[in-house]
Amino acid sequence: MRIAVPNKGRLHEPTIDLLERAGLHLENGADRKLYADTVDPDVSVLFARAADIPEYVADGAAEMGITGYDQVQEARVDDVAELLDLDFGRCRLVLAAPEDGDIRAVEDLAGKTVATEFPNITRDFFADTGVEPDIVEVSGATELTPHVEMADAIVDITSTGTTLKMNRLAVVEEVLQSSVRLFAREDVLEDPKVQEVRTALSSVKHAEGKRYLMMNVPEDRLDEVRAVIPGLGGPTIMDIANGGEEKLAVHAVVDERDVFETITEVKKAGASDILVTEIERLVE
Ligand SMILES: Nc1ncnc2c1ncn2[C@@H]1O[C@H](COP(=O)(O)OP(=O)(O)OP(=O)(O)O)[C@@H](O)[C@H]1O
Ligand SMILES: O=P(O)(O)OC[C@H]1O[C@H](OP(=O)(O)OP(=O)(O)O)[C@H](O)[C@@H]1O
Ligand SMILES: [Mg+2]
Repeated sequence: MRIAVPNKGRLHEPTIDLLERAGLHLENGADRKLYADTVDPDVSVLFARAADIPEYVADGAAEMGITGYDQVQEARVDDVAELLDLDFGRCRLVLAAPEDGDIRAVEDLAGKTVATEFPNITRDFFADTGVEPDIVEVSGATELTPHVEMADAIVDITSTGTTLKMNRLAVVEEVLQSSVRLFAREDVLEDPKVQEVRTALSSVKHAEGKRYLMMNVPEDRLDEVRAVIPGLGGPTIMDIANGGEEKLAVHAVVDERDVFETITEVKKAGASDILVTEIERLVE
């Protein structure tokens, strides 16, 4: 089973990091190699350009792939299926035009030219609007094209908006929202290994933003403490055999944003020795 992952660019590091956290530690993956093994002898990694990954999966060079939704859409492959939204690499594809120009709406582009690295997505976008500009495919620095008379507008990626602003471009309309996805070829969807990889990656995503709370609680205060612990299916309660005073150990998974308030509340309710730790993986 092979997973195609970005070989460089902004998606490379976070993808490797995610695989590592999911327990798929890379081996023999020294820089600039095409393949790497993982600790799981049945799973290896193929490094490829973000834009090529959907095709590599569709064509059989890999069974699974990790890349941006924008790339999956642009590649026009129809025999792959999405398994998981990995929730990083969040960005938008937008139609943008010079701030001080006269293109304010999609309709203003009739008979004009739009430059993009995403010609398929762009063509479909305009097909839905009934406006038919010329579409020019470029392979980078798209933001410059309106300033060198190559195009009247662009369809390009934006996240913070800094690049558009630097190039004095303004968003006319959103075309697509993207984030990184795990996907697989349809003929391997039911393969147990594919499901195993999916579960491992999703367990990391589930654990993000969650904390594990441990505390000691006198038996007669348990109900009070339990009442103020939010979240996931109620706490786990264990007897601490310490002869004498009856104390219980209470463990719970809590949203990170609730931790501060929960600590205050459980302390008030009688808990002591409160411990907060990160969670590596959480299989629900
Ligand atoms: N500014 C951004 N913020 C968030 N995600 C982004 C941003 N730019 C790109 N992405 C996501 O990362 C993917 C790959 O972009 P990246 O810039 O890393 O590679 P690339 O420039 O297409 O690759 P190459 O360097 O091989 O040409 C995009 O398709 C998109 O999904
Ligand atoms: O809204 P912003 O936060 O400014 O991000 C948008 C920019 O990010 C990407 O480029 P990248 O930095 O990946 O460089 P590249 O052109 O070499 O791909 C994208 O192509 C935009 O140019
Ligand atoms: Mg880029």
